[in-house]
Amino acid sequence: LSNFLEANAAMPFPAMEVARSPHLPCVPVDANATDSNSATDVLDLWRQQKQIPAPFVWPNADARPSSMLELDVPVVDIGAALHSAAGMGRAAAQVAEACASHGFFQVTGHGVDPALARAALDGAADFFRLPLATKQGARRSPGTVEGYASAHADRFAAKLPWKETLSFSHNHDDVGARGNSHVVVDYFTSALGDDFKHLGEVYQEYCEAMEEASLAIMEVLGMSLGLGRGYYRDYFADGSSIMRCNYYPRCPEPDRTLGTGPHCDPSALTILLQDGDVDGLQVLVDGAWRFVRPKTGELVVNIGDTFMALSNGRYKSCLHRAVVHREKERRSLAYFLAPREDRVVRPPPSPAPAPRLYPDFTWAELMRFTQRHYRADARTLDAFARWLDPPTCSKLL
Ligand SMILES: C=C1C[C@]23C[C@@]1(O)CC[C@H]2[C@]1(C)CCC[C@@](C)(C(=O)O)[C@H]1[C@@H]3C(=O)O
Ligand SMILES: O=C(O)CCC(=O)C(=O)O
Ligand SMILES: [Fe+2]
Repeated sequence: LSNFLEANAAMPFPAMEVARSPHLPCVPVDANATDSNSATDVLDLWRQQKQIPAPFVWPNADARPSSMLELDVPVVDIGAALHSAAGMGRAAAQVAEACASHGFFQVTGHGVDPALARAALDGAADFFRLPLATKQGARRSPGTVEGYASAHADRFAAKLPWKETLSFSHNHDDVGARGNSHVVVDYFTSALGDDFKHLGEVYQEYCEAMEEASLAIMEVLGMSLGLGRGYYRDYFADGSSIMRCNYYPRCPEPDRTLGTGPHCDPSALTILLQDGDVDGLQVLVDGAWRFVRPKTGELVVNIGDTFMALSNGRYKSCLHRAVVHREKERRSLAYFLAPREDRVVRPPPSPAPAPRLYPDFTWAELMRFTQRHYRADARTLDAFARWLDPPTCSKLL
């Protein structure tokens, strides 16, 4: 399939590009999917019936039902937590309750300048309006996470997400990033050219603000698990994080597709900034998909698989997705905090000998698994554990 939505730019919504390249060497789970729709058939179907192309149609179980229910998430004041014992006590209790159940909470007092958040969201809007050729100049290389992607059509043959993404690394060392790191600026100028230096500077500053907010949240998580403020702050101080800009175009059949399919984040912690008042994020709680609606000035935080393993399953990495709309496009910025690539992910020694739920692993191994072998979904960590240490017949007998 190639550029078939671009060929319909006249349609009443912004075109979205799908440029297909050969499958990755280690073909992901869609290996058995066949690209049966020729571009011509799909084009005709699209023109006549304005039906979204088959590769974008998701099974009912994934795409429906959508409720108008809202998830009641606690609003944690990170600023108060860092500046008073009482504030820390309250914040630790709030995150303990949220993370032991659905793993989602909102944060205020995070210190991120609203003007910087606005600049990062506007920068994403500007980037995704660029001509396809410019965006493709930064396209994601197979097996890596950095770069521009459209519907992941270069990776998957079915259940394509109705989104474009731009992802880049923010590896932060532990000597304090503010002002002396330029890893993000360098990515933008090398991948897109010197004209994008300013955009790179905006995201460099945004990523550093996200890093500081995530380490502050780690202090609260450490206290909530009785490990002290420094335990996880030190563990993630030299982390290798990923920034991802999501763009969800308007869609003529929003109930038949998804912006991002049901999944648990493989990373440790996600900080999500949603643009404006366009809902999209839903979390599966008590059998229903519940919105976590954007609230001005608040960031949405969720635990990922790597933190669930670090806590030996005490804190939950939960299933969530992003729905799309007929009349509204949507943008979100996701900052995925991850450990340094070679750091071993292992829960702290516990007084009560508890059975280990997951094997030791490194973030490098989990990243490689999701980028080359497995499409992250609801069971990534279990599939990863089997991939790391496949049960042999002798063990099963
Ligand atoms: C480690 C990662 C893989 C994905 C990006 C991320 O950094 C964290 C979230 C993951 C993802 C968004 C989960 C849903 C499926 C996915 C393929 C996507 O829709 O983008 C995942 C990302 C990926 O690029 O593999
Ligand atoms: O865009 C959203 O609201 C959620 C995106 C998400 O879950 C992700 O990129 O991992
Ligand atoms: Fe996610």
